[in-house]
Amino acid sequence: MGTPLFVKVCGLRTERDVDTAVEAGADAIGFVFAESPRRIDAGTARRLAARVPDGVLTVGVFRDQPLDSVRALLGETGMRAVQLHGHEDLAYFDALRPDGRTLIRGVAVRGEVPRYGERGEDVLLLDAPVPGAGEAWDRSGKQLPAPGRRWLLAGGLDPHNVADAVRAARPWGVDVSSGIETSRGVKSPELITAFIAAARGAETVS
Ligand SMILES: O=C(O)c1ccccc1NCC(=O)[C@H](O)[C@H](O)COP(=O)(O)O
Repeated sequence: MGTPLFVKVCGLRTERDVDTAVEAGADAIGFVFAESPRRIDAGTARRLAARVPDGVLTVGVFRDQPLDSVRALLGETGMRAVQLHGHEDLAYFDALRPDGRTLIRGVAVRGEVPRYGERGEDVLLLDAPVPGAGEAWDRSGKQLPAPGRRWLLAGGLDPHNVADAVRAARPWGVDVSSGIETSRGVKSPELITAFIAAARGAETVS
């Protein structure tokens, strides 16, 4: 057996969905603070994050937002990780590093796949050109990160396609938002559970 697949579910907004994700075995839960139909306020995020046990990463998702407000929101809500999904540069990442949170760099793949570690990130998340749109990106002929690198595959994954995607791309982990929704921003407990089970199922195939 190899390293267990890391499974992150993103854009959760209700206690029911957080509890479902935890019970189903999610490794990380993303809370969106960027402009999005999934955006939640600090009070909601703090309340939801308080339900998440220590072993599960709570992730604040941002895109091109002022560093001071990102820092303040992370502190106020108690997030254990930060996912930066815009044009944040190395200095921006460096400024957050001393806070000790896991740093996730979300990249919209348009051409070449960026190399792991260019911003000193702990985890690289490779996503479709429009994050959270439920669209897959073309991985054919692309140089994906080397085995062993901590990178997440995202973009258009769902309970039906995640196992095949994992077997083909061999990521360290996966991330999903639209594929566990019944309509934009509305998660389905059944789809959350099915996605995590399907992703885990892919691990057993060598
Ligand atoms: O989800 C959003 O609306 C969003 C908005 C702005 C920046 C990032 C956002 N989501 C980040 C993600 O975690 C991924 O894009 C997502 O898991 C993959 O999305 P999907 O293709 O919908 O599964």
